[in-house]
Amino acid sequence: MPVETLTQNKGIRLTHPKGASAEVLFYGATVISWKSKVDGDSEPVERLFVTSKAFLDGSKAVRGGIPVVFPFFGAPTRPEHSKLPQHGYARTATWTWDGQTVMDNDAGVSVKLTYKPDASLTEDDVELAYVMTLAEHQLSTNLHVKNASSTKPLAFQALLHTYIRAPSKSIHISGLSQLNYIDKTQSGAPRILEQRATVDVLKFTDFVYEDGPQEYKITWPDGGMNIKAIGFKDVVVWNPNAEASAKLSDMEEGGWEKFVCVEPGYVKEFFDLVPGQTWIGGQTLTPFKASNSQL
Ligand SMILES: O=P(O)(O)OC[C@H]1O[C@@H](O)[C@H](O)[C@@H](O)[C@@H]1O
Repeated sequence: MPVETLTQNKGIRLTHPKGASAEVLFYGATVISWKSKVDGDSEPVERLFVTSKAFLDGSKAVRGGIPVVFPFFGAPTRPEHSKLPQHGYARTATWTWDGQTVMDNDAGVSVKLTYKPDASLTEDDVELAYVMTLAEHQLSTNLHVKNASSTKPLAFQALLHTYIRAPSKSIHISGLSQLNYIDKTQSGAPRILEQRATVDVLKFTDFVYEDGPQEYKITWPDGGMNIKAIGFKDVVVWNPNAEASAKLSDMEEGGWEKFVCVEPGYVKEFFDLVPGQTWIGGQTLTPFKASNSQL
């Protein structure tokens, strides 16, 4: 079966005939695993990082995988969000799957989860859909935001908090040079011009890059990951290093050395979605071996 439910109906697992697989929890529509083969891998390799101390029982946002950040990024800044947790409600909401497989052919396997927040969370009339497509070599995750109101504009931010499994001490990210970024690690969060040709995370990094090219490449000694985004004009690079990891109760010892978060998002401003319209933001992840980085 290309799509089957996980034990205790916690989510679903997608499988591709060429060996790739992915798992998504209904809790937060959080992708918690994506395995694929690249260039002669004998077995599918895990491409995402989830800490061994992550809560996968729906009691806390998952520390790893791809949590969905919506309707705002970071701490709430607007009065209408003041009672909501950091990064909004989407990553801790229970999403629904209608049992349908949107696509199942040679190109890939695709499913859609949906979620509509109730009045206890928001006065907005918003409908969310999350479409996840597993191909032989790629994973795509697309967030659809519909303003279902016929009168009221919808203001939101959104981001895919993607934990890429990677040796963080030896990664380099390209696509960020000459962009302005907000350095959230410094008091006053200064806005700085990125002068480096490639960006590393050798120290605690929490940078919000503005208006990026929506194509980024992470490389490390024996491989890497291409990230292509749509709709998400900004991108966050986050790695807590030892310093900030110590404050994360659900981060395993040394976990920060096993991932880098490169998070396409619309976060610098709020997007104003007119009544009746739908906005889409998404990403496609393509891993590569070091010998084949031009994919
Ligand atoms: O601990 P959380 O809520 O999952 O957030 C992790 C990090 O997520 C990043 O996207 C933010 O830029 C950081 O500021 C934040 O610390």
